[in-house]
This record gives sequence, structure tokens and C-alpha cells, in this order.
Amino acid sequence: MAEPLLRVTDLRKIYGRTWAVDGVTLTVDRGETLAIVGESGSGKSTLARCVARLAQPTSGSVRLDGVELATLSRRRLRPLRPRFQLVFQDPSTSLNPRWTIEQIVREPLRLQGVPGDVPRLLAEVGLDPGLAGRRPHQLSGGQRQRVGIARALALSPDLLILDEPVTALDVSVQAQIINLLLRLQEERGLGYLFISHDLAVVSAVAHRIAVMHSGRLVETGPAERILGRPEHDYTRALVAAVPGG
Ligand SMILES: Nc1ncnc2c1ncn2[C@@H]1O[C@H](COP(=O)(O)OP(=O)(O)OP(=O)(O)O)[C@@H](O)[C@H]1O
Repeated sequence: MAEPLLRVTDLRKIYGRTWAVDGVTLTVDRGETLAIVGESGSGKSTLARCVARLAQPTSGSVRLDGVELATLSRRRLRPLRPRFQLVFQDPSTSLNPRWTIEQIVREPLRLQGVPGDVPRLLAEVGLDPGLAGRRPHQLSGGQRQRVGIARALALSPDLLILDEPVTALDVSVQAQIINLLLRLQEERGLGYLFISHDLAVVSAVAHRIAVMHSGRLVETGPAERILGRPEHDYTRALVAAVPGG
């Protein structure tokens, strides 16, 4: 069988006495969205940060296309960074307010020393390339998140780690960003590790869902099965809490 794009095995992260991530095993294929759902404090963001190596895992394995990331030095990790990129929850804090949109989207290209077509990236995420000279505060929340996505796409990654990417947005804007993410996945064959506490959002994007509780995955399966016939009590409670669910 082909190696999945992302294979996380028995990943752990301890903060003081808290096992924020406690033995997580999962895979994400090319073109697939695995959503991680769970309440606040269940460890979702820590998992995302460990996979992206913004936090150093305490133990366990993170393999991208079979290459181990968890134990690589920063220097050896650097050439692999373009292949996995993060999109953050709040574009108003994750985009440098002093930079223009052009500078923000160009930054990963500059750091890797590669050329790139910023106007084309802006157009690809549905932004008028004429906005390139503006600064983040001159854009709407949805436009800012499109900039965050354009920045993440600049180095042509295989995997996007999306940490609550639409949580800070109005519901109507959420739908537009979700549609954009679906289109980009189809066009580019991207794998998504999609972190969200919102099951309504997750039902629109996920192929599979992993349910996280106290640092562990209590249940993983196809999205329809997890949402329609949850097996674990914790998942049942999450699903029951969704309006109309
Ligand atoms: N840098 C840190 N230092 C100490 N403890 C931390 C740190 N980051 C997370 N934790 C703890 O790890 C646990 C998991 O937190 P995490 O933020 O990963 O959960 P989450 O599911 O993403 O929650 P939220 O949706 O509120 O961000 C919590 O108990 C949290 O207090």
C-alpha cells in the first residue's frame, strides 16, 4: 500500500504535568481532509503545532511522505518546510500589520530563496491582485484569511494544517472560505489536517473525523459515520450539542 502523505504515530506532548497530546496515531492522504474535533483544551492546537514542528513533540513519530520530521534538527527540517504549511485561526494576529499584502505573501518565497508569482497566488485565492499594496487592516476578515491561505500556498505545499481557519469569521464568510478550501484541495490535491471545534464546519469539509478528548483520539472514522452513528459517549455528546444535530 502507498505510504500516506502524513503518518503520525503515538505522538505525545507533555507540558508540566499535562499530557496535552497523549499517544495520537493518525494518517492523512493526498486530497483528503482529516478533521480533528474536540472541546477547548482537548489538545487539538498542540497536536497541530507538533505536526508542524512549531512545538517539539515529547515523543512519537511524524512522517511526511515517509520522511521523519519529529526528530529532525531545525537545519535539516528547513528544506522540508515548504511541503507542510499552517493556516491560523485569526488572520488579524497572524499577518504582520506593518507589511503590505505583497510582502506577506512573498515572505515564504523570500525565506526559501525561490521566485514566485504573488499576483497569481492572490487571484487563485479569489483576491483582486490590485489589493497587493494594501495592509491587513484595510481588508475584511475574509480577505485577510484569503491572504493567510495565499501565503500558505506560496511554496506549493502538499499538506495544509488548518487550525480553526474559519472560527474568527462570520457564518456567511465561513462558507466562502470553506468553498475556497474545497476548490484548492481539488485543484492541487492537497491533504488537510483540519482542526475545529465546530461540527457544522467539519461536516462541510471532512472526509474523515478524529475525535480528541484529553489528549487522546477516542474515535476515528468516515465523517458520515462519526456524525450519524457516533460510537463513543464523548462523540455522542458533541454531536448532540450541535443545533439541529
Ligand atoms: N504552551 C503551553 N504551556 C503549557 N500548557 C499548555 C501549552 N499549550 C497547551 N497547554 C495545555 O495543553 C492542553 C491542550 O491545549 P490545546 O490548546 O492544545 O487544546 P485545544 O483543544 O486546541 O483548545 P483550544 O480550542 O481552546 O485552543 C490544555 O490543558 C492546555 O492548558
